[in-house]
Amino acid sequence: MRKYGVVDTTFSRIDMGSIAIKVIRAEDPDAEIIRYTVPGIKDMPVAAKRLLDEGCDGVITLGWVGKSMLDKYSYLATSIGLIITQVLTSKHIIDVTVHEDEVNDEEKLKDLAIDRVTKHAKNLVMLVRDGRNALTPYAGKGLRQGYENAGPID
Ligand SMILES: Cc1nc2c(=O)[nH]c(=O)nc-2n(C[C@H](O)[C@H](O)[C@H](O)CO)c1C
Repeated sequence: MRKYGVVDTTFSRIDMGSIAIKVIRAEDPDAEIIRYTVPGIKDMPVAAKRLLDEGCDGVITLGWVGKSMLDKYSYLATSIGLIITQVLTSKHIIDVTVHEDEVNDEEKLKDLAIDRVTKHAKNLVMLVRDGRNALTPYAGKGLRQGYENAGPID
């Protein structure tokens, strides 16, 4: 049975973990989903590693980055940690990150988060369930998560 890991944080201002679980459940109803909530983004790599070590086939992390430079540096550290963890385990960690200053309207920020979580949760299922060519039909299509697709340059 396929197993997915969902890592989210208490720092986040939107319950993205619940959204990810709902989407994964809808896309892959028979799979097991394990959730692991940590205080913030810098705690996500170890949570993802533990889930992968426990047999998850892939993980999605739901991070929220504040507006300060310190927040941005924290995300850079997190991103490096998540990439290293993927290489060490040879498994995907789809990193969903919302930057609080991406848009200056909280309703738009919520819509952005929901769109980004939904699309990347589907990406995770496709990669884990259907493999490395599951997304190939979309290669070069300029897909975006959190806002309109940029579209292909023909
Ligand atoms: C500066 C900073 N910024 C963020 C952030 O933007 N988003 C977030 O989720 N967490 C942040 N944190 C907290 C760290 O990620 C971590 O939770 C603590 O350092 C405890 O290990 C810190 C310390």
